[in-house]
Amino acid sequence: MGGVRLPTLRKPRRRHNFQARVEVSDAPMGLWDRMGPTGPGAMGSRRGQSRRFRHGQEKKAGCMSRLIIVSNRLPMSLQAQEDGSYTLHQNVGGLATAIGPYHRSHKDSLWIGWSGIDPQKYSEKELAGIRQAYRESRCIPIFLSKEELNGYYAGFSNNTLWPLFHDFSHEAVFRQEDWEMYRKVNMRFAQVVEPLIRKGDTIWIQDYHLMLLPKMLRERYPDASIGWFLHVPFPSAEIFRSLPWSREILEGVLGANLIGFHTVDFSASFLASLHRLLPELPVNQDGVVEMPDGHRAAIDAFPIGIDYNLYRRTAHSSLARAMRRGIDEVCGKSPRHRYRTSVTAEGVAANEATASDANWWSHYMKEDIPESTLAKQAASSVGSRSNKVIVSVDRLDYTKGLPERLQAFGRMLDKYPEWVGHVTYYLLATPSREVVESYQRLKAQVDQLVGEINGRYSLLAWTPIHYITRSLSIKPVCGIYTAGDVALVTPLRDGMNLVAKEYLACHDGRDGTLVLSDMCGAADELTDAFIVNPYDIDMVCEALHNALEITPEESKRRNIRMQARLKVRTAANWCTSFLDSLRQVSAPGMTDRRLRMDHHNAIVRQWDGAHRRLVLCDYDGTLTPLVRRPERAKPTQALRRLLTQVGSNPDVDFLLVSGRSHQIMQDWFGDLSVGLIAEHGAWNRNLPGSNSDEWQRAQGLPDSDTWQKVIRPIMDESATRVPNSFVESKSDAVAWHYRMSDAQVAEQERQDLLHRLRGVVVGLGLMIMENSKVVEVTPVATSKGQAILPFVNSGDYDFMMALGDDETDETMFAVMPDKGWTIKVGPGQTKARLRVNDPTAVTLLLADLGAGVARDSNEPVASHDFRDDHTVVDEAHAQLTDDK
Ligand SMILES: O=P(O)(O)OC[C@H]1O[C@H](O[C@H]2O[C@H](CO)[C@@H](O)[C@H](O)[C@H]2O)[C@H](O)[C@@H](O)[C@@H]1O
Repeated sequence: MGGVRLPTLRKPRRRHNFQARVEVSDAPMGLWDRMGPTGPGAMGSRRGQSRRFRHGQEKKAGCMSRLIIVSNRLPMSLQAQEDGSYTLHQNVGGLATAIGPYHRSHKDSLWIGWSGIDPQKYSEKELAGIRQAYRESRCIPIFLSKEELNGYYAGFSNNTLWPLFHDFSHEAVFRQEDWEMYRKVNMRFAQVVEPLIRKGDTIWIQDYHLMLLPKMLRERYPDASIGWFLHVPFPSAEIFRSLPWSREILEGVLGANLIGFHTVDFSASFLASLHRLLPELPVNQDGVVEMPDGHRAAIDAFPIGIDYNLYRRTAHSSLARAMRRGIDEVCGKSPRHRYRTSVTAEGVAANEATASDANWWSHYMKEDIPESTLAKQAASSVGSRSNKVIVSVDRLDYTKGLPERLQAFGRMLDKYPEWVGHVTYYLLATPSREVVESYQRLKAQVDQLVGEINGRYSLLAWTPIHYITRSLSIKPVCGIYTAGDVALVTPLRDGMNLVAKEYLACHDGRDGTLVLSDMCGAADELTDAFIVNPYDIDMVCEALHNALEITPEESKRRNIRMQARLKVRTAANWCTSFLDSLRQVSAPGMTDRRLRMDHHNAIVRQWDGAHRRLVLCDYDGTLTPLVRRPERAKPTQALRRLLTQVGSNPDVDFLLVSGRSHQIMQDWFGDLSVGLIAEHGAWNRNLPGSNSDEWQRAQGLPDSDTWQKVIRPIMDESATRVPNSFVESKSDAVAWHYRMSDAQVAEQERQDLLHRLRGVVVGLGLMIMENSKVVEVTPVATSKGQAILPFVNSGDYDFMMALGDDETDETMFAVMPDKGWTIKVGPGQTKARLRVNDPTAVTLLLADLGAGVARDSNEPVASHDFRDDHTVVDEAHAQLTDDK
């Protein structure tokens, strides 16, 4: 990824001097203007200010909640250039890639983390310059000494927690000094974060390096909204409790309001550890821990995704394509042409050189090494078998299962010699933690295995394994992915494993076959891969052989649904889901019946297995956030695409069930393949079983002109009395809206209006409905529940789901059968089984279901990026604080 050049950040002739930059780069920082100095001593100087913020001086600023991200590493590193200047480069690690785009696009977010810089090498003045440089990207660097890094990072994080959490207890080192340093450095982080916190901020702490930080912040900010996410597995209670400081670690994490893992299994392991180690803590039926200080800690799974479009785009870059062509040629997949190919650290340069004899490959093998048995076997099948490429991309880490994988590959060549000469394995293994002895041992073992296999099976013009131990940038990596007929992703333990997802994203033609370990989070989602136990060498060997033999049709069939889901479950949507849930669990009453990942998975599973599906979905407040002016709640293009995708499948009946007028429903949704129920059931169009395209008015309704003559003047009176309130007329309803009015004035008038209306509605066959900042009069016979009843009772569906946010939607929940899913959006009493925070969660759920039916439609699924919609949600939150 390219660096962000800082024009003001020039390296002076003298050592490092950032003075000039500080002077000219004092750009306005918006919400973060008050960001202060960090590092030792910073807290003392900022503490007074932090207190002032807490005691009411916080900026109202639309009250948009600010986000403070805290992670071990910052998403950007400072790099010296040859010309003496410095640039800030985005890091390419999973975390920077996942949250970086969110951070960059949300000006109200701030990122705090270790800079990677040794403070001893710089003067105070220089460090101030570095801070300023980071400040431009809303980052606050923390400087750690060698001693701190040794104990906290290399020691406790990487030598204790890392192996333990990956079920490698035998590699784990338990040292009191490391633990103490870990605690001390977590405290250092707390001291940097604390002074920046203002009321209403959200703090999102990342990963196993900072497990004590949530509690440290909670002690000082009892009302803060704190989230913590673990990017690696959480081990079983049996393994976890072997850690001498396991209770302190659990208590540290429990300072958060939301504790997130990649999978439901990891959250279950965490809960099991809680029961075992802290049995005194009550966990309620919603899986929420009631903490003695009064805050609640919810536990849930949020499977991380990738930036799907980035990988898809990069796979088509010229560099990636050249890499692929080069690999194809080297592996004999392009027999008519020969490319001169060289792989460099930067990538690959491939030039079409000489057109070669199509039989070049077979001649070479037949004639030059006739006495080799292997060569004979290989040569005999040349021409009848097309050549294949296997790829894998990993950090050289003992959790990745490289030796086991190599053994499986070697066994396959042994057992199925027809592959000799016909399959080439591109093994990219980037060295990591090279100073740690276990990593050195692993490197030696992998080197040896590669050497043994290459030595044993190589032919003159064929080498079984191309072993690359350099760090390649994203373009050549995508070239390798696209060249791979099969990706071999077999970690012994992994939190998620993004390589599996990146590989599939690069194969948008739906070819490419994945052999995937069932010991990583990705296996929960990528269920159409060849799933293997990575310790079972025979199983991996067979899966690899089968994956190489797969027909294009079978490969495509397996990939369609996985690809579709990857497009929906992106890194951006992962961020939004986590933050949305954090907002939900931090609000009073919102944890009750919260829709967790296990519910989500059950809904998806039932949807995938169903033959006919019915979705009954309210509009305002459910699919789109409530806004001040009704006409501004128009659906976005992304939402219209989503409704089209879900609704156009022949096995899905999607009904929009709204209180909106049928004219508006026609304008906004008339061209989509969804059924429409308007004005709380008084009107409908395009319902299942109907053979007319016309709007239908419900039977037996009183004459609207007659009763509106009575009701409208009563409501108009209220609109006249209350500034900024207004009356909305529909064909069979009239509504008085007061969202934009002064709350007290509106409330008095509301009481008065209700009183006046009660006197007349009964005689006219009408009723009063109270809704979100609206009083509405409709015919008695109409309700959403009545309108959906024929479909709910039809017996036609083996999947039913109703979603809504207000009182009128409760009538739908009331008639839904027990086996149906009912989901309430937002706070308040409800008959629904489950609750989500806001429309974001609904759109994400529907997008996931839409991806599930992609298989049936056989059409590529449109990529869903709801970020625009989420911005609207943020704005709506800002507008509607305490306003619902
Ligand atoms: O059944 P729904 O689809 O939820 O529609 C219910 C009412 O929605 C509209 O009013 C509500 O949304 C407005 C826009 O966000 C907001 O300004 C208003 O305060 C809400 O009550 C619509 O104007 C009504 O006619 C619908 O009955």
